[in-house]
This record gives sequence, structure tokens and C-alpha cells, in this order.
Amino acid sequence: MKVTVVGAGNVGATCANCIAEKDIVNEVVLLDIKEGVAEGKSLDMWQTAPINLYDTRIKGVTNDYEATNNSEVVVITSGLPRKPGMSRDDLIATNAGIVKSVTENIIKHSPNAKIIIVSNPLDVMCYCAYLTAKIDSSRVFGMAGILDTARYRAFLAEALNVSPKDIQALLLGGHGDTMVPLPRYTTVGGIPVTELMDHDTLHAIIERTKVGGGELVKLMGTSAWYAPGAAAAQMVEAIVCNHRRVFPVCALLNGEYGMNNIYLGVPVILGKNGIEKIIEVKLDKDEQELLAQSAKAVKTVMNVLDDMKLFN
Ligand SMILES: NC(=O)c1ccc[n+]([C@@H]2O[C@H](COP(=O)([O-])OP(=O)(O)OC[C@H]3O[C@@H](n4cnc5c(N)ncnc54)[C@H](O)[C@@H]3O)[C@@H](O)[C@H]2O)c1
Ligand SMILES: O=C(O)C[C@H](O)C(=O)O
Repeated sequence: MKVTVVGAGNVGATCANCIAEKDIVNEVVLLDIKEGVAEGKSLDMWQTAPINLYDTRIKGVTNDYEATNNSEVVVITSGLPRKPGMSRDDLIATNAGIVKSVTENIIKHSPNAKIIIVSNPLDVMCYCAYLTAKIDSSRVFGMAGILDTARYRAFLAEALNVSPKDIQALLLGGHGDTMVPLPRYTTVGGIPVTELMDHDTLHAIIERTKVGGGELVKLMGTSAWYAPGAAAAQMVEAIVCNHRRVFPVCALLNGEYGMNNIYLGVPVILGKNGIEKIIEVKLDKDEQELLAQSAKAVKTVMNVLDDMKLFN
């Protein structure tokens, strides 16, 4: 079984490395436009196989889509990351064209692939790939929710001084500062988090989670890659192993949560066919309002994509 990762930058290379270390596929192809970079990083990674004890072959290529033929899953990470002072939405002018052209090549060479988008602005780049690929939306979706809930869970684990393994959480909405962490659906070893933490501490953690990407951009001058790469690799694993994991994933909504024709983060079952099912959880009035605000922010960026006239 073959998996392709497009973009051999910070996130793409980390993701390829995480997939290889899981030892769940025969081959990972890493593709970039920069001459030699994917080849070099792949060779470096492959030289960790005798140390980390895996068999997955890693092949780096420069724009050679033949090498990606018949991939089961393709992760698209190509595109600019933001710099301090930028919002993810500022990236659309460059990244929409990149995601469109990469998706065209991918679908030509792997017509049956499941496509995981990572490039930002995430929700609208998913929509851009969906319009380009012209395949069922169960096979085109995005990674953000696993990352955003991982940040939320890590902050909670730190504050409660417990293992992050025991924290389960759900988060809905767009992958922007309007994302909607749901304390009502957050548990620690099965115990509602609201029983273990006072309101103000929980509120501060939620607010920190919402701007978690920006916190890292400020520190590093570019955006995060370890957790994003690991999160995308976890989605690949759920698909190639048909684990039917329940993850928050950026999916096209067609009536779910009362929304239509918009990509937003929602809980799904992820298995061999991609999105096997979108799960609708009950929301109270406040949660519904927050989700509506998040959808409004994503719609604004969808309008920018529309104005770019890439699809007419
Ligand atoms: N969804 C998320 O949660 C999440 C998390 C982190 C980063 N991101 C996004 O992922 C993207 C990549 O981030 P990064 O830190 O890896 O950036 P990076 O600059 O390190 O890597 C991007 C790579 O894409 C390559 N590239 C550009 N155009 C290409 C094309 N047409 N074909 C193939 N490769 C191409 C570049 O050469 C570069 O190597 C950014 O848009 C960033 O905002 C999203
Ligand atoms: O913050 C960014 O620009 C990258 C990514 O979306 C993240 O949340 O880390």
C-alpha cells in the first residue's frame, strides 16, 4: 500500500516520518517542487529505519507525479505557512492555486485516493480541493480538529497534572480563531472536565486553544509542524488500517448541523473509505450560536475563493 505526502516542508516531512515510523504501509512518497529537497529528506528518514525499526520505504521526488500512482491516501501540505502578524486567511491568494494544481495532478494519478488537506486556510482549501477533484466529499477532507483538540487536551493535562492520554475532547467549527471547543463534551477518564476545573481556568484554556496556532507562530516565526504532522499521520493510520476512529475532521456538510455546502470541523468516523459517517451531536443554544459564527467566518473566506474565479 502506498501513501503520498505532497509538500516536503516542515509539516509534510514530519507527517511522512510519522507514517513511516508507524510501519503500516509499504511505501511513502514525498513530493515537492524544490529540486532535491524531498529526495534528501526521504533519504535522511530512511536512514532512521534501522534505528527505529520499520520497513516502510520512503521515496522523495521532485514534481514526479508518476511516482505517486495509485496512492491509497494523499496528504496535501504544499503551500505557504503564515508569518507573525498574518492570519491563516491571508494565505489564500497563494495557496488556493497551489492546492488546485496539486489536486489536479493527484486525482489524475490516484483516482481512488482519499485526500487529506493540511494547507491553510484549511476549511476553504478543502473546498478548493473538493471542487477540483470532483469526487465524493467522503474522500476529500481536512486535518485540523485532531490538532486543535490535541492542544486543548495538552493544556488541560498540564493544568490538572494528569496524563494527556486520559483526556477526551471535542471541538467543532472552522480552523480559525472562531473554532468551538466543547467543554460539555470534554472528559478526564470519563469524568466531565467541569467537575474537575473551575470555570475561569477552563475558559482561559479554551481561549488559549483558539489561538494556539498563533502562539506558536509568534514564538517560531513560522507555523507549527510536529503536532500537525503527527495529527495528519493519525488520520492516515485510521484510513489504511480501517480503524473507524472517531475524530474531529474538516468535512463537507450537506444538511448536518443545519448547514449546507460548507467545510467545517465535525466529529466523523474515519475508515477505509475515508469519512464513513458524520456524527451529529446535540448542541445547546450557545454552542449553536458559536458554530454559526465560525461558519460565518469560513463563508467570508469562501467568498474570497469565489472572487479568485479559479473555477469558472
Ligand atoms: N491544517 C493545519 O492544522 C495546519 C497545521 C500546520 C500547518 N498548516 C499549513 O500547512 C502548510 C505547510 O506548512 P509548512 O510549515 O510545512 O510550510 P513549509 O514552507 O515548511 O513547506 C511547504 C512546502 O510546500 C512546497 N510546495 C509549494 N508549492 C508546491 C507545489 N505546487 N507542489 C509541491 N510542493 C509545493 C514548498 O516547496 C515547501 O517545501 C501551510 O499552508 C500551513 O499554514 C496547516
Ligand atoms: O497556525 C497556523 O498558521 C498553522 C496551523 O493552522 C496551526 O494551527 O498550527
